[in-house]
Amino acid sequence: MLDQNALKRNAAQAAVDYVLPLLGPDSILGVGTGSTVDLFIDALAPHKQRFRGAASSSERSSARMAQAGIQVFDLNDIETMPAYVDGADEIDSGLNMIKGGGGALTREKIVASVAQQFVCIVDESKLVAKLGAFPLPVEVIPMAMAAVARRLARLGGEPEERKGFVTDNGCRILDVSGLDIADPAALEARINDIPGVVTCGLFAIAGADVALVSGQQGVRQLRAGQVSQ
Ligand SMILES: O=C[C@H](O)[C@H](O)[C@H](O)COP(=O)(O)O
Repeated sequence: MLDQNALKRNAAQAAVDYVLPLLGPDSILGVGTGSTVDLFIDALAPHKQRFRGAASSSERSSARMAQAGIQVFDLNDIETMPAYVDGADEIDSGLNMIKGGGGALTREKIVASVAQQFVCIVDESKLVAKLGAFPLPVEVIPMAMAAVARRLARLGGEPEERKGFVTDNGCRILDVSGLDIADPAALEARINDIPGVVTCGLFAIAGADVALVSGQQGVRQLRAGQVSQ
């Protein structure tokens, strides 16, 4: 019986196998944040001669890549990337996701938007029928915390400040429980429209293109609306 860390490691290795054929000597790869991505960076490092470098979604991943000898580029110097690889806190069969458990959601959404495809790597515990058991992270400009919290409560959520946490952008996080996420893209747009919200952790307007889901039987590849072994 594989434990969760072994499952994450298998997903990370599957992502390396998936992205390497997409990369050439001039390619920049988008890299996300989190414990699964840490394992992806470790598995990617031995292949660093096969591509030019990476764009990172957090100080944490940048530091890990620099230590592994993978060159990290400023996103402003990159026009496009063949792929962006990242984990998720929850993902559904439509490849809509909740992200931001590690607080990197905004930079993740930005870096992902520059890539041609989003490759999501998860262990099977993250695959859900409906999003929302995991509290939705919302990044907020500090002066707007109370105002945004009131608006989120009016949407049916129970926002709680992530105490003592400051994002890489100098902002704060509200973790919102109790939301009914019937239409992830509509709710994403609605929350992102609240003044003071930087972005919310729903990735549904632009979800993943492919998910590599690691389970006891191996790694399954999921595409939106279609499952294959
Ligand atoms: O802000 C963090 C990210 O959205 C992560 O991708 C997400 O929290 C999943 O992280 P992990 O791989 O550690 O479960």
